[in-house]
Amino acid sequence: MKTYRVNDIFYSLQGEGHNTGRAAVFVRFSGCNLKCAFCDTDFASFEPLTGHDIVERIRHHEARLVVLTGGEPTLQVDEQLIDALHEAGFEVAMESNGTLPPPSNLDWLTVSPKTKPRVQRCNELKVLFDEAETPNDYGIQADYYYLQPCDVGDANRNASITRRCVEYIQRHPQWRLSLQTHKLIGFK
Ligand SMILES: C[S@@+](CC[C@H](N)C(=O)[O-])C[C@H]1O[C@@H](n2cnc3c(N)ncnc32)[C@H](O)[C@@H]1O
Ligand SMILES: Nc1nc2[nH]cc(C(=O)O)c2c(=O)[nH]1
Ligand code: SF4
Ligand SMILES: [Mg+2]
Repeated sequence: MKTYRVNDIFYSLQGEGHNTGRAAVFVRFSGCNLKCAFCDTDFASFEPLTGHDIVERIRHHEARLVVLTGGEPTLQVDEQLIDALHEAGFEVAMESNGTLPPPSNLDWLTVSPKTKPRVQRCNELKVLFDEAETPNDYGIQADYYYLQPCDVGDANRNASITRRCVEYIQRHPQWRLSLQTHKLIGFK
């Protein structure tokens, strides 16, 4: 039986982007094909779980939104897993770096590119904003364009990055602000 390497499963609110504030179950897959210096996530450890195991672990939650993230979920998630989540009544969203083709049956795809992506279209593009660089949309078409201040782990620098991000959006209003609201409220 096929297993997926699952780092973590938790119930929270979607903290970022267009679906901010919606109750959601997160399934974090282990492993990534990039090594971003700023990455705020430890996704190394894992438990091997079948698609059936994953559904059984999340189906008792009230929310019917599941966010597949990582690590890089496109390294593992296939259409069969998404079919199983759909059969259990879930709307299926994915957070990806855009370097690999996503499964075709997702309900919502967020791409947060760090290097030239393969994906050309998504529901939301979420570019990390760091004061050192001008944000790059990599030519990706999206329904919504978000800038998210990069968390550098220092409150003063984070405040300065967020201020510059807001000023950038004021000058370039095609972008919207995405804050990591789960961090603001001390949630996962
Ligand atoms: C941990 S990544 C996993 C999904 C995928 N590998 C990706 O990078 O999009 C989930 C989200 O967190 C964002 N992220 C990672 N490190 C961050 C940081 N230090 N500050 C703000 N957002 C961060 C990513 O850009 C992405 O949108
Ligand atoms: N609450 C919450 N919302 C999130 N949205 C995207 C996340 C991620 O790490 O992919 C994330 C996360 O780690 N926590
Ligand atoms: S692509 Fe995503 S999970 Fe991978 S290292 Fe970068 S931010 Fe972290
Ligand atoms: Mg996160």
